[in-house]
Amino acid sequence: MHTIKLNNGLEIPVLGLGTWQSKEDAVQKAVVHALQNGYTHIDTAAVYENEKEVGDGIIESGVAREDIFLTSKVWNDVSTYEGTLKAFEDSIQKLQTSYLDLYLIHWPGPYARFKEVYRAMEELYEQGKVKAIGVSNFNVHHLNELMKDCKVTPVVNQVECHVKYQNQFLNEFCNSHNITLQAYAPMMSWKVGELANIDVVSKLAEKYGKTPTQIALRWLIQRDIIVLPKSVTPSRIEENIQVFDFELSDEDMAELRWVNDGTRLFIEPDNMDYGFYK
Ligand SMILES: NC(=O)C1=CN([C@@H]2O[C@H](COP(=O)(O)OP(=O)(O)OC[C@H]3O[C@@H](n4cnc5c(N)ncnc54)[C@H](OP(=O)(O)O)[C@@H]3O)[C@@H](O)[C@H]2O)C=CC1
Ligand SMILES: O=C1CO[C@H](CO)[C@@H](O)[C@@H]1O
Repeated sequence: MHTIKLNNGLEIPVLGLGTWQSKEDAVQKAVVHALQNGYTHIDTAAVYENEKEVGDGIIESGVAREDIFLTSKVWNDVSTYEGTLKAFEDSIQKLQTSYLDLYLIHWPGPYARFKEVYRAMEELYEQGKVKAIGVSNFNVHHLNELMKDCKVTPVVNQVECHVKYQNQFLNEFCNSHNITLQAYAPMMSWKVGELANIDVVSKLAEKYGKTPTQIALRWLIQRDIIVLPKSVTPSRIEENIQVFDFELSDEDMAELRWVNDGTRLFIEPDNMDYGFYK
């Protein structure tokens, strides 16, 4: 699997299995199938309520833990230092592992909240319980505020990113600070079917003998963005990793740039309802 070097030197596989809305038996089977078919990277979160089954799948796959890059995230109801340490212990217990490769703040919330949570994550990093720490759904102003006084620069920012919502400005900002972008919803999530209706995407699928989803994933990978395609369907899990045997030309990369129309599927982080903080 191709990797990207994060700002702390850790190598991250450029493609990982997404697991949002993957539940119970299905997610366990998906994790086994993925790990036995070349995936080395799994993305989960406390709020997905599947960490136990993801952990079961990792064990059932027979793949050694140290050969897997495993990410989880602290959810929005955690806002204290102690609460973050406890959330981490809950996650690794469910995942049946002693460490995480990457631990993320799932959504920012108010400045004071994410700074407190991040301070605990820095502690986990210093103790070696997580190999890297990062953020998700952070806008530029959140990153600027965090970087004013954090000790450890976040390695990634995991955000919505796909052909119709390319997030170019945030990507450039992150690149300029050596923060790697991770694309969630890389195949447009519940609107995955629309990819085939985008003329440029379907034209390139035909040209390269690939599927629209493979074009969408390859386009992100060639921009050095990490992709997290989710599937619980064995054939699609296999299809989504078949993106390393072709290369989009510069002209085709540029043409895809124009597909961007700002269609956002997930809520804008500043509009998230954080009212349920404990
Ligand atoms: N940090 C954050 O706030 C967020 C993080 N994420 C992470 O990113 C991951 C990916 O995002 P997600 O929203 O799941 O969306 P994706 O873009 O990965 O799309 C997933 C959807 O596409 C379908 N699908 C998968 N492969 C194919 C294929 N080859 N052809 C046709 N359909 C396909 C899946 O169906 P099926 O499973 O039935 O095959 C599912 O319905 C998440 O799973 C999660 O890990 C996601 C959202 C927010
Ligand atoms: O990762 C994600 C998917 O699930 C959550 C909701 O349950 C989202 O808020 C989040 O961004």
